[in-house]
Amino acid sequence: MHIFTGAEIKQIDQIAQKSGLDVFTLMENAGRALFEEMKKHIGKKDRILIMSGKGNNGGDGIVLARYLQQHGYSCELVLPAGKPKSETALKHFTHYTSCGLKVSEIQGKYDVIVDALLGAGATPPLQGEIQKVIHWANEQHALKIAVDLPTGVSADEGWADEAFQANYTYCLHGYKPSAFLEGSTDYYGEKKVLGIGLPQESKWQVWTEEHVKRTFQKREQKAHKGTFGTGLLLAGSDEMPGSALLAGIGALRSGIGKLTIGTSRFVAGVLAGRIPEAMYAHDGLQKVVNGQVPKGMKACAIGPGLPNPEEIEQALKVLFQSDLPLIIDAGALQERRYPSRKAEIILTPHPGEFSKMTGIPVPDIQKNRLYFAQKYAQEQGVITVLKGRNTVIAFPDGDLFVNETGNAGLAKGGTGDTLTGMLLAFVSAEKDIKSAVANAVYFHGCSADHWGKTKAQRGLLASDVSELLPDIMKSFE
Ligand SMILES: NC(=O)C1=CN([C@@H]2O[C@H](COP(=O)(O)OP(=O)(O)OC[C@H]3O[C@@H](n4cnc5c(N)ncnc54)[C@H](O)[C@@H]3O)[C@@H](O)[C@H]2O)[C@H](O)CC1
Ligand SMILES: [K+]
Repeated sequence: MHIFTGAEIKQIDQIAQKSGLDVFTLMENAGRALFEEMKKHIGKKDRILIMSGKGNNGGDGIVLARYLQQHGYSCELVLPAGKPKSETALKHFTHYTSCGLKVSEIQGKYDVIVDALLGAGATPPLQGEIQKVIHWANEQHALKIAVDLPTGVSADEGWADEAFQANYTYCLHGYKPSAFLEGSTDYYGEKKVLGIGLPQESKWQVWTEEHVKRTFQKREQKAHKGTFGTGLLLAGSDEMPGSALLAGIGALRSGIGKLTIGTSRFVAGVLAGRIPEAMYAHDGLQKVVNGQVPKGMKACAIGPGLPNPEEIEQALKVLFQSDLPLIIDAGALQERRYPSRKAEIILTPHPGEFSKMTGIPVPDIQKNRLYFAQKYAQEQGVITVLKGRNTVIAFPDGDLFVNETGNAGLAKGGTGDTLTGMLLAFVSAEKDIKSAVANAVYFHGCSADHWGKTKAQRGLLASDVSELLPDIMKSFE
């Protein structure tokens, strides 16, 4: 499931045109695909309204109206902004009328309302007739279907004034970024991608169940505890001992072979009874500062529950020189430049931390989080896991995954620590770093979704996320 910006779609259309696949054909394909999909949700007795705009999104609506009427559905086409302006939509409109099909006026009640007013080429806020008709449509009790994206939503940014409140949005060829951004995602309703005959893929995609099934490795039966490597977790302080506990359990429940927790003597004392499976490096952070990185480690996570920025900075200087993949979280996330090194650096900020790291205000980040995560990942050469609803995982080579699992139950202190522990385990054990990171994020969200099936989201604890992991991972093994 790929994600394309409005500009990319335009470019793809131009390439298609040059290679002989004209927009008229793409529009025909779009209308037919919409018809095939819609048939699953409508009946012949339903009164269907199709609202078409003047651009190509409107053209898709015109083709859909033809298919519906020619197959015996009760469908009326309206053009609230007037006749098509786009050359291709106008051609399809001419074909529509030459088939003896009519244009109607909005009148009475409808069972189904289709929004083909504006698509990827429009810039909100809405104006004129379009604004009025969207306001009217939102007040109707009908099944609401948007073509490509809900009118009033921008393709690439997460904001909207008043937009079409869809039950379903059928995205053509691929998703647009706004399908995953606060301020617009809720207008989409349930979303689905429909193919229209274009071959292009994107470096941005949704990390789906299929990806996890394809990449999540079965635990080898001949494995021993050394097979998966030892993870070093530098976390927890006398004031925040719980962070080390949550991250440690997250790592162990995710299958880490051996875990060394570098923490204060006091925290190690508290944790020893709760996580007897781990080894402890007393004053581990200080030891790293002094150049004593425990030997034989496969990866290192640093940050949860660490309060002292100077000490962290010194420890990072030492760790950057090691060949360990590094997961940097919470207290260790600051504005800094990252060195180029062989092993990966994975940062796991929430929007507030990302704002601290970049100086970009949180609302701007949220409006455009795919873009900003990718920009940061590429400029700094680090894997950026920008957390929150629809976590974005951006890689230095431009690849980007959006994770859709998880719910508001995760909006609670400690769940980030759990994820850091999970990442430490997955990065230590899995061969491919991209799927290791994405699968950890996916399973973290799945735990919350599993909990939400039978229990109130608000009652979820970070420790529950870890506890549910074995059940979740079982279905992928
Ligand atoms: N490759 C594909 O995915 C294809 C998708 N198709 C469809 O085409 C649209 C994009 O079409 P485009 O003509 O570029 O733009 P729109 O239809 O979204 O709108 C242009 C139209 O809207 C007016 N307008 C712009 N902003 C506003 C506003 N704020 N208020 C009111 N009116 C506005 C503008 O003046 C123009 O008249 C894509 O989404 C798909 O649905 C193709 O069918 C095939 C290839
Ligand atoms: K639309």
